[in-house]
Amino acid sequence: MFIRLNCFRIIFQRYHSTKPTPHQQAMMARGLPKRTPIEGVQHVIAVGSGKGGVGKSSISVNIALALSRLSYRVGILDADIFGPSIPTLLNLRNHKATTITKTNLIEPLINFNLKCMSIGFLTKSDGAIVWRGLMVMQAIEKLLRQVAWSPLDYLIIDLPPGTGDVQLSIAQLIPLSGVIVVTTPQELSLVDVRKAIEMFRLVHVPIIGIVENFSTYFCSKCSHEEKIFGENGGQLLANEFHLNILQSLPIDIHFRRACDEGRPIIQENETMLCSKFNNLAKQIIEFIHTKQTTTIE
Ligand SMILES: Nc1ncnc2c1ncn2[C@@H]1O[C@H](COP(=O)(O)OP(=O)(O)OP(=O)(O)O)[C@@H](O)[C@H]1O
Repeated sequence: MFIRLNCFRIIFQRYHSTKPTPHQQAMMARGLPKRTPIEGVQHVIAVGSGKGGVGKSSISVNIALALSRLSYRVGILDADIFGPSIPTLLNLRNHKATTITKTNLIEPLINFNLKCMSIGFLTKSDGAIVWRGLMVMQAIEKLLRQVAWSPLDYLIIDLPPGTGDVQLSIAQLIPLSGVIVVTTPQELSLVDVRKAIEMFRLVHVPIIGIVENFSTYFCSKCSHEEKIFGENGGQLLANEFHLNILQSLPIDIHFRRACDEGRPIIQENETMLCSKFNNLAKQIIEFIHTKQTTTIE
């Protein structure tokens, strides 16, 4: 399995300098390992971006809660081994996953009605994790397969930044119903996010659409609007790859504060961000429904 993933990775890295030839594409198709679903989990949605710090984790948590508020059974997996944020965002910092089921699976922690798992719940302290690639892959496999996720309608996976081993492995190990790509309007972000979109396309992961975060800022004193990270970046990306912008989220001080305090902002009903996350959940459901209908026909 790891040899096949490695071959694929080398070919993908070459892709960044030159597009794959038909021969390389055929090799990649042959090299794809068979994806095995996670038992008892109906849909897996990844939230990714080539870029770090664009809001993937904060957005993942609120998508998960929005789906849960629609009465779906939802879990969230923090796939960021080196910088897990989900424990903080879900107010589970310093909590550990210590219960093992009769079938030898790790019980996920539960907060806000979400089943949650993160490497942060399995390691001893907040200290830095210094692991080589193979250990990271083993940890990812464990988080996917050895956690008592079942039964779930949706598992949201918060991907780490970049287009490396973890993203590729997840895309190759399990069938993903779709991925939400997060970017900021800034060119610096777009460069990395383009690579992520290309990677998802190469491994045949359906892209649900783009969320543009930090799209604008309104001064809390005078309501003056400033486009701090630039303008139309998300739309340019969407046009380039024929994707939809699902939502544009402003820089919001309450959102930032809520994240730090482990309070998902979606709980604050009647706010603009709350309705944006509710709409995002509906867009995900619609995407999956449309995909299923087209597959059946
Ligand atoms: N729309 C927003 N308004 C204000 N602050 C935000 C917004 N979105 C995210 N943040 C803040 O930006 C920071 C980065 O967000 P987050 O950790 O979710 O990004 P990330 O892409 O998951 O980062 P990493 O790549 O490091 O995992 C956090 O402090 C978060 O609270």
